[in-house]
Amino acid sequence: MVYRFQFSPYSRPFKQPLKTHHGIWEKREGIILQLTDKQGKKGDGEIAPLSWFGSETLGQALEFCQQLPQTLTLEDIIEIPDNFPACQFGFESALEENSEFLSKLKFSGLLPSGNAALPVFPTLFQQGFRTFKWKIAVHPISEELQLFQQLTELILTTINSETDKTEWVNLRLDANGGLSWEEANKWLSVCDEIKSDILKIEYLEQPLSIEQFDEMLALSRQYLTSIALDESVATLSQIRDCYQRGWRGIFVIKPAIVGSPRKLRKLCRENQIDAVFSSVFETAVGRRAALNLAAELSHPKRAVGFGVEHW
Ligand SMILES: O=C(O)CCC(=O)C1=CC=C[C@@H](O)[C@@H]1C(=O)O
Ligand SMILES: [Mg+2]
Repeated sequence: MVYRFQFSPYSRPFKQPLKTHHGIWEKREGIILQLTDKQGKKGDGEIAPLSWFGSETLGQALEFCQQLPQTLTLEDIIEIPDNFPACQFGFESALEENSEFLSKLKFSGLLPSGNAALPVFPTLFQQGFRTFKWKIAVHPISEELQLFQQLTELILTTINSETDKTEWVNLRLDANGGLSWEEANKWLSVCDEIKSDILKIEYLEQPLSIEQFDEMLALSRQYLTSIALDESVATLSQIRDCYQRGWRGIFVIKPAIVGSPRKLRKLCRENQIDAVFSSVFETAVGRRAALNLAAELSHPKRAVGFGVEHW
């Protein structure tokens, strides 16, 4: 099979800059590509790098696209090297159809860091979200622990004011690797103290840095609150490595930067991966392909982190 290949870079500012421990992220830049087969059938794909998570940079992806011929074979696509995971995703997903399971997905709403989370929570709750993620390790821990108390009280009040008493909320905390050993222990013991059957702290995401895998494995065995790896498992080789080193907790999988969808399916088929699929704030092109994989590979209890549009 031979495909005509076209591509164009894009740059789109977020409605609100995203503040995390990595810093302030103001716009999403990427590449939209199109593959057209001999019958004229077109497939769109998106290359959405996240270099601070370990993918190739946008510049490297652009250079990769520029050095390609205008007609590609299936082999050219399958042979995209593993150090170009965002390109692997973009090209392969351009050849994939939509999944029929998309409608079964539940979505997680992203709460902004700091006290901005408090006014946003009720709006997202009213929109129907029941899983939320809040960014921590952005402000001093004393401030965030105090805010956490306010946020959990607001969540419980909101649920209890609902007529339908079967309501519940899952809350995820994402530190982006920004906590110290002491702070991670403090957060996990505070989370373990939450004894509620309507509010569950689903997990603490990437409490420590990628280099502190052994420490996170120890924490995962010490506390009731689950731990999810994100930056530590950003690419297929990192997922394999953490799995082989004994991680059986949650894997946050960002399809757009993890690499080849074909290889991801194989990995999830061959191993018991408790996956939470997560956005890299890609456009609708990459989102479609990423949600297809989420619908196919994630456990129905795990809401996908694609809830809030950032444009
Ligand atoms: O996973 C989600 O709920 C939304 C996506 C999300 O939180 C992120 C996307 C991209 C980079 C990060 O800042 C952040 C994350 O760490 O998971
Ligand atoms: Mg994360």
